[in-house]
Amino acid sequence: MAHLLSTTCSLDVSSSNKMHFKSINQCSTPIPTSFNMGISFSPLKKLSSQRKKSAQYVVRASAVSMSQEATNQNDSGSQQSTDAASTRKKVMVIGGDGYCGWATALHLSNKGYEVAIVDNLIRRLFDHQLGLDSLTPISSIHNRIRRWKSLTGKDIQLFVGDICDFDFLAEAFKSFEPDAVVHFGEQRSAPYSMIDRSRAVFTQHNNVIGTLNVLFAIKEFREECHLVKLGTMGEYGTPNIDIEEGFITITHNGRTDTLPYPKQASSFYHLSKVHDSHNIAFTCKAWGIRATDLNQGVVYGVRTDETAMHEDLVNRLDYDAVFGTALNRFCVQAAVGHPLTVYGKGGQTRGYLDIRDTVQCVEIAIANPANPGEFRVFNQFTEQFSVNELAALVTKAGEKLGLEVKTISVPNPRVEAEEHYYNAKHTKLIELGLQPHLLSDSLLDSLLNFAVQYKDRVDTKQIMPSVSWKKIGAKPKTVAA
Ligand SMILES: O=c1ccn([C@@H]2O[C@H](COP(=O)(O)OP(=O)(O)O[C@H]3O[C@H](CS(=O)(=O)O)[C@@H](O)[C@H](O)[C@H]3O)[C@@H](O)[C@H]2O)c(=O)[nH]1
Repeated sequence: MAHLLSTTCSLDVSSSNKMHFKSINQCSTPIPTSFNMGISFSPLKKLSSQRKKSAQYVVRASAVSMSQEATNQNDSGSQQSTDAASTRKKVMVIGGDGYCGWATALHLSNKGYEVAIVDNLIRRLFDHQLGLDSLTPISSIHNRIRRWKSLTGKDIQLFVGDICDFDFLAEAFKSFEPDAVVHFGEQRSAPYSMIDRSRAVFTQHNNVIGTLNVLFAIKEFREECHLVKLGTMGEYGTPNIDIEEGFITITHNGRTDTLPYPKQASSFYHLSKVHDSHNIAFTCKAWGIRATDLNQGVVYGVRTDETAMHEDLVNRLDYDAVFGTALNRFCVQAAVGHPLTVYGKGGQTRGYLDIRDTVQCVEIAIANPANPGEFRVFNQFTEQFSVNELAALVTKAGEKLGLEVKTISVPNPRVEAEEHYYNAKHTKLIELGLQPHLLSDSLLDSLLNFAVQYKDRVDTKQIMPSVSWKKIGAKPKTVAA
């Protein structure tokens, strides 16, 4: 793990919505790479000596006391899981405490997969360091898992640690023995990666080395394990030709070949995913790894069937300018009466999908694994929108709810095309059975109502963009509270 961030680093926005940076030189405290949990847990029974070593990282939801009613449910649940254990696929969800990861872990558990979450909880630390918070109050990962167990009787194992620490990852692999690994465990914000040199380096180190470690763990311990890796549509950029799903057939000087589609990422974060894709493709060829790269678009929404079951299971919803993404941000902005922040001309077009489709797509990829040695790429989105189109949809939906919604054009903090051709294929997941939840009035209504419900938690100072692609420098950045 790169030793780049410290709890003394902070990044805030002043009341004038301008970012005031002051340099700091105390960014030296390493982020802990793993935690020996200071709470009670039950060590795995019948552990081999090797496995015993990993017990410090393992927390079982069943280790905590629960209500009598829940305990009764657990009893029957345990019985069911024992009966089904021999046939159930084991899925390790790396990054299972994050926005997409948490929803996916619950969905897979609900569908009968045996799930383990691997997470170093660093997403929560980023919020603490930057003075940000989810719109929705979220429970600790331990409470989340306990609540899931008490409601459904289903266990989710938890391994708290850093996948950049190979020893930790190796123990998690040997202990859980996954049939599939879903890898969401990356720093996923483009603006975060563009704050300063240390965040750029952290993002690429964390993402590229973490993925390399997962590849080595599969090779060493679970050769048959299918890697389902979250990539991004941003790997392709915005070329002036149609975007294919991973590969393009080119005829050049009379010869024809099918080659990886050209990559033109536009942030250090998006570039980290390009590097991952190359490493994964290489190891599929060299070692026979089976992998699916899910080039996901921008995700919106917050509720899934499972996270809606109890307030302890509620997912995070980011609206700030570092981690919040376009449509979610616009809904929160509309709810609090902040003008919608269209960057530049607003013609930036991307692929979008509902979080309910993220969980569905991952499940489809797991249920239909790649062959040994195959590097598959699926473009994971359901519809294309420009930023202006999103703003118009939110304005219309807001007006129906009696909200007065205005839009402003904000000087674009990013370096990106603001008017461009965009036509990306996305047929492979549909062919495998994806039934998309297209953006509808009712989804926008419910997202807006959700935002209105929690609007008192909104810190409006976090809305305007504060990270500039052009101004990034080597100097560590922070601001006074
Ligand atoms: O208030 C805003 C926020 C964003 N944008 C614009 O909306 C577009 C999308 O930005 P975003 O912040 O919603 O999404 P992005 O930074 O691209 O990243 C998000 O979506 C990516 C998929 S994709 O965009 O690369 O297809 C994922 O990989 C990332 O993890 C996720 O954070 C950009 O052109 C951006 O300039 C605005 O105009 N106003």
